[in-house]
Amino acid sequence: MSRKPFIGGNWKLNGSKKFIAEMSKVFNEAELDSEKVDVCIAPPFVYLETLRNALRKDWIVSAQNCTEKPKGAFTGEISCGMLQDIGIDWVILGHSERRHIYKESHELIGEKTKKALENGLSVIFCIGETREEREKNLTNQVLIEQLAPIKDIPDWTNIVIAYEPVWAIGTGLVATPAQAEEAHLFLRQWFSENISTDVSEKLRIIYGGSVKPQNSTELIKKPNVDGFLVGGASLQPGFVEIVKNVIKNL
Ligand SMILES: O=C(CO)COP(=O)(O)O
Repeated sequence: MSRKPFIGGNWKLNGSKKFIAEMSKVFNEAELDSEKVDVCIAPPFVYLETLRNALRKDWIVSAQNCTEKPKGAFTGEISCGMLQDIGIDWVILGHSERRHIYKESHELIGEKTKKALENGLSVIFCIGETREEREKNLTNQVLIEQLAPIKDIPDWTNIVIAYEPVWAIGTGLVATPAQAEEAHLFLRQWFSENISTDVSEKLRIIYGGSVKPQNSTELIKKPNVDGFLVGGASLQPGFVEIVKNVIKNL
């Protein structure tokens, strides 16, 4: 595989200063060839700097969200510029929990993504269908609808696509390697037909949804699965095993 694997740990609403100290120790002591993969941890906003200072420098630290607004009267929001000001240059956007719990629309997520990229941030852009949508055979249509607002992005270098079927998130119901590959292949073809073959070949499409050390090897063996966005298992020392399993399969 010519694409460099990307393995992200999305801590969601979890963590504390104590937890960061403990996990950083585990992560920092892990012997792995980080040149071969991009590894990223996304803690809650208030811990970005604490984690950045504690974590090995060959791993990325990412935010879990940001606003498209540059500044002003937007209580509770965090701007792209603020992230960069504290040395953070990656952000997760469009996570299904933002889409479904906080009702962020496709358009808003598209706007945030464009602003983040314009401001020099790199983006992990999440898409994925609900169980109901899958059962109605709407998976591909939903993915296209979620991608539509970012179709006119001029440069795809700084974006990673995370395919996260909602029914597999936090449920223990992992997509089978075949189901993941089917969706990733569909996405790659969509990029080839709608953006360019060059973008399609270079773009990293990672899988998220109940990834664990035990299922990571079979998933990463699939040719169009370029890594993972891990939730629950990134809060465990076993996250290192997932990274190692990816490296072993290079
Ligand atoms: O939402 C996810 C990562 O962003 C996946 O979460 P789980 O790995 O806990 O299913």
